Amino acid sequence: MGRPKITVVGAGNVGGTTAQRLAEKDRYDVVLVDIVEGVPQGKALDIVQAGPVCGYSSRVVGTNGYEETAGSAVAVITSGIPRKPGMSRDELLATNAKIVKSVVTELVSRSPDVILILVTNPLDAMVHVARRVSGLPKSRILGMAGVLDSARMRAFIAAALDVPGPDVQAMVLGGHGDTMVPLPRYTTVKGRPVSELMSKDTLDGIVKRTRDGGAEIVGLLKTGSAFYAPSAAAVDMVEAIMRDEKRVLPCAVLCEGEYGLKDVVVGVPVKIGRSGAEQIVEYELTAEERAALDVSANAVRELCAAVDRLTA
Ligand SMILES: NC(=O)c1ccc[n+]([C@@H]2O[C@H](COP(=O)([O-])OP(=O)(O)OC[C@H]3O[C@@H](n4cnc5c(N)ncnc54)[C@H](O)[C@@H]3O)[C@@H](O)[C@H]2O)c1
Ligand SMILES: O=C(O)C[C@H](O)C(=O)O
Repeated sequence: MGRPKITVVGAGNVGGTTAQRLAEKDRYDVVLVDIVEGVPQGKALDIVQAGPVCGYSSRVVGTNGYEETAGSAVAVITSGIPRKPGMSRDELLATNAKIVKSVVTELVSRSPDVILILVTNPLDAMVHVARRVSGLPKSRILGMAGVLDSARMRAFIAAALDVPGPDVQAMVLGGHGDTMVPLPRYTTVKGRPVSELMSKDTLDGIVKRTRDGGAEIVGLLKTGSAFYAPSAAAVDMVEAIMRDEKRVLPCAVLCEGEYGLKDVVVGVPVKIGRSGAEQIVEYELTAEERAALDVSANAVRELCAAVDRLTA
């Protein structure tokens, strides 16, 4: 029996790096899809040629069609335009909704058991579009954002305290935008609450920098957005699924009453295993944290209503 197949759609910055990171795991066959002729084929060949040096023998195929994607266990969707300096993620809505709609239709028709991980922005609205067009159960449609936003918070805290990044645990909930909800109360360094280790002012600064983390990198790169940490976060989700890890990760999924939120896709802690989003885990929130999550969910609702009008 061959290795499980993971498809990555979009062979740009995030997609190409995701395919590379997946190949380096040496556990999967990887299919890389893009509309631009030659790019997925060239990147796939390049990744395969790194194998003898890096010690992996993953099969990586680049293609402009979907035949090779048949039977995918997981598909990571990164196809779509990134923002430029001065833009919000929401401005990508109309263009990327069309792309995600067509990509999801192509994927699901050939891989009915697939688990989708959306990366394309605006993230929560793209999960909503994928849900609408795919007809897949909500457990098999996840959005990647919380793992990235939490990783940023963890990296900023690690730098401020001069501790290893992996020692820091953090949880960022809500939509992947200006209203995201970093939770300092659930942030620890080797089990110690972060509030015991730094001043409130320093922590407030880190919360703000986390919220602005994507824009900070867009401002520096000028021609696109972050991709090293986003691809690492997407692959972390793939691994949690494929290895049936049952880890709790912040992911964008449909809430149906959890956290008092009804019929809205938003970032919440989710137990991830081989069936996908196996359970939304309800952390106890203060009134203030819950209110912030409500504000964020409402912002997502507005965007989803807009995308429904655009793609009706
Ligand atoms: N969720 C997150 O946290 C997060 C993080 C980083 C980037 N993103 C988003 O991911 C998306 C991709 O970012 P990037 O930096 O890789 O952009 P990029 O421009 O480098 O790559 C996008 C790729 O998608 C391809 N594409 C466009 N339409 C397609 C279609 N119909 N089928 C297949 N491929 C298609 C393009 O040809 C391009 O190669 C953007 O929307 C960006 O905002 C989200
Ligand atoms: O900021 C962006 O537009 C890309 C991504 O959502 C990120 O947070 O890096």
